[in-house]
Amino acid sequence: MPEENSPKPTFIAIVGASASGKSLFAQTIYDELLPELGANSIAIIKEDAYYRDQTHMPFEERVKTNYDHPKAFEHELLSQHLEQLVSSQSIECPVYCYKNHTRTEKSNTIEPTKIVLIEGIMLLTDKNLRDRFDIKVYMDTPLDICLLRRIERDTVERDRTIESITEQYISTVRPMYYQFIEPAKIHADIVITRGGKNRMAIEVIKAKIRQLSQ
Ligand SMILES: Nc1ncnc2c1ncn2[C@@H]1O[C@H](COP(=O)(O)OP(=O)(O)O)[C@@H](O)[C@H]1O
Ligand SMILES: Nc1ccn([C@@H]2O[C@H](COP(=O)(O)O)[C@@H](O)[C@H]2O)c(=O)n1
Repeated sequence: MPEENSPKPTFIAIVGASASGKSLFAQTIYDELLPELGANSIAIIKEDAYYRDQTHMPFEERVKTNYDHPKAFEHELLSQHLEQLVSSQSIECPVYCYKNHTRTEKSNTIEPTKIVLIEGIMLLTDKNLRDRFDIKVYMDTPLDICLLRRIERDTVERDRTIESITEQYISTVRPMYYQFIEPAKIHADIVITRGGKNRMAIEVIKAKIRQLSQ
């Protein structure tokens, strides 16, 4: 049941190139604030969870999708879910599988909280979505560093070969970064250098969240 008179949640978007440190940054803030604020106060949503469902397509077709284009995401569903949180309703957040390139049958229930961290590459490209965010943070990590981190992460965590990472990087990841992600930096309120371990940046965002949580 929606709770009446609960204040609108603060939506904090964390954007930037793939492997720029968005997840690490968001997760670090979440993990460090959770004991202080409690699970009813802070939540994380990943834009990647909203990659379109492709279970109807054969695997050989799924690998060909351009995952670095805004249209690869079901932003309408993400936007609807943010609206539900504003209305104090819980959401069923999809669970995505990078190995199979589609959603799983599972979902995660996310309850309404005062603070919601939302992280992903294309969050600022869609005006409807962008306008929902109260604070917009851009991770400005050099692209060569992102590539090195992506190679390490995707071989270990996403079941990718060096060949597939290289091919995808040249055909879509790098050109789409210049077409969509980097130009959206203009919409950011805060630009963060050095990736997900920038301690001062983590502390500044935590301090702002503490203030908003009072
Ligand atoms: N400042 C940093 N120093 C070292 N490793 C980092 C740093 N920031 C991120 N990483 C690592 O780089 C990889 C990509 O970071 P991740 O947070 O998954 O990026 P994104 O969510 O932007 O794709 C992860 O393995 C993460 O642990
Ligand atoms: N099936 C998929 C779906 C997405 N990707 C890549 O993920 C990147 C976005 O996620 P980050 O955690 O790295 O921000 C994006 O660059 C896609 O290329 C994929 O490889 N396969």
